[in-house]
Amino acid sequence: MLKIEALSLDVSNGSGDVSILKNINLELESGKFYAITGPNGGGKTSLAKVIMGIYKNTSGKIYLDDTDITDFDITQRARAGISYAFQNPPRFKGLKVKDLLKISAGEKEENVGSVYSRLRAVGLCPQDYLDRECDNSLSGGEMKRIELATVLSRPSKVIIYDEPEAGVDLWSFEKLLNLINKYHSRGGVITIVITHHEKVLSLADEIILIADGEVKEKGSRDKMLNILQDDFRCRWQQDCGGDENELKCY
Ligand SMILES: Nc1ncnc2c1ncn2[C@@H]1O[C@H](COP(=O)(O)OP(=O)(O)OP(=O)(O)O)[C@@H](O)[C@H]1O
Repeated sequence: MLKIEALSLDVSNGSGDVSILKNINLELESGKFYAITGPNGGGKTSLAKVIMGIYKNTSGKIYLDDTDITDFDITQRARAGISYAFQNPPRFKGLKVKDLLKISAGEKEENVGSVYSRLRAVGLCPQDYLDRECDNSLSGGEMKRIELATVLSRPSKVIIYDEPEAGVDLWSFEKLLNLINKYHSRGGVITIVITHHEKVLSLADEIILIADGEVKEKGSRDKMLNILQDDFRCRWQQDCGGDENELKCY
């Protein structure tokens, strides 16, 4: 279980502190598939980065299977079994794709067979990519796929995928989503997908709506899909000057 207790995140923006996450409380169970959704700027990626240890929370606690990991750094959290696939994967100039895959799988020796199969699984031809550098010469969608291959190559207790749909063509996204789901179906992992995509929402056991740095609603997929429809329709109407009193709006 991943337990998040009274978590908050404040950041300094030059003219003072801004509250990005406010009193987040979540209990995420092993074996369940969670989708986190909500409007742009709501705090989804910030929450993922706090869980991964990229941002240090201002207050609150994080527990993984009863171990308090609040003070763990990124490396310790990765060793504890938390993986994060970035919304915009970082580039590593000078590092070849095959070396990134080898390092992420913790392989000491080069295992060409496993590198080949991991690249094929994300729809990339190994011979075209093995010796490419993980720099800006790779397109956004190519880098997302390579990152997915690295994340799926190691055992994890928690995997956070941050907008896996971003920059990936529709047909390929369907395949990548199948891959994410297949990995999840092996059991024992908490899958968290930050998404704006209906197809991902339809796969989730539970959906969490985050807006304005707060968990506004959470619950089963069916309950949440109705709430989300109202929420986004309401936002749209507000933006366009419609009557926001008609629908529930966060
Ligand atoms: N380091 C930072 N300094 C200042 N503001 C930040 C920082 N990181 C995030 N924010 C702000 O916090 C808010 C939440 O950002 P976050 O990226 O978590 O949103 P999100 O829900 O993931 O949005 P999106 O759906 O657009 O990806 C935004 O208003 C963002 O500008």
